[in-house]
Amino acid sequence: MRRLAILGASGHGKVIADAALLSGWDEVIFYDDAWPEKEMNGRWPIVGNTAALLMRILPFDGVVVGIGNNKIRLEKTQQLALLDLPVVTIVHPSAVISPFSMIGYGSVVLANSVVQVDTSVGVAALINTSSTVDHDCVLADGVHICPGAHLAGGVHVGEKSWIGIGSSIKQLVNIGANVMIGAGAVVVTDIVDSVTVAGVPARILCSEKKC
Ligand SMILES: CC(=O)SCCNC(=O)CCNC(=O)[C@H](O)C(C)(C)COP(=O)(O)OP(=O)(O)OC[C@H]1O[C@@H](n2cnc3c(N)ncnc32)[C@H](O)[C@@H]1OP(=O)(O)O
Repeated sequence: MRRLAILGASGHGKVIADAALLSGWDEVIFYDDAWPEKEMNGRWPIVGNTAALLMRILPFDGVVVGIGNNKIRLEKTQQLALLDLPVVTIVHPSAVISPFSMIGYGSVVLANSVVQVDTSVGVAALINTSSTVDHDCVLADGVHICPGAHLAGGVHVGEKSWIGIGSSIKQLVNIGANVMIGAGAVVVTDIVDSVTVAGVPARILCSEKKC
């Protein structure tokens, strides 16, 4: 009997629960700071808040952070790992991951996604439904590749960047840290840190200095 704890009782958490049960976990329990006001996440119980998780009042065999915000997900994952909790990676059984790629701890790889050969994915990354990350890509910690996004070969993505739903990134493009790529964008040039880009081809909508 293998029990998975998920921190973050959200819709995204439910997707992780579903993938976990399909990939061999027997039971899922949630933790969320909205507990005890909130007691269920869909069909799954919320059994405590972050403090209860850290105290391990209920036993569990693995833990993963189910929070969509890249910064918070990464920070919480690193905190759990520092405290020696058994942070795991969840991979949906329909995902295809090259044995010659690397996936960091606390990452989640969802249904029908593909991670190709010689690609490296950092800690607490999220490879969402039906996205593809082709050969020789480097994804830093806390990155989110949204559903249906496609990265060609040799793309680099900096820490905590968000690659929006249905976007496409040309081969060998470097995307900085804390970047937001808009839904449906086509990125054909390098993108500096901390900007939001959108459109075809993608242009800067907003930067840290001016929105
Ligand atoms: C399982 C899941 O649900 S995973 C979640 C997946 N979701 C995503 O990937 C969402 C990605 N987010 C987006 O695309 C957002 O629209 C962003 C981040 C690009 C911009 O959001 P905001 O900063 O709130 O911008 P806002 O909505 O105010 O729009 C500003 C302008 O940009 C335009 N714009 C916004 N998004 C896009 C886009 N994706 N492509 C082209 N233009 C866009 C708007 O039409 C608007 O133009 P206007 O000034 O001429 O009216």
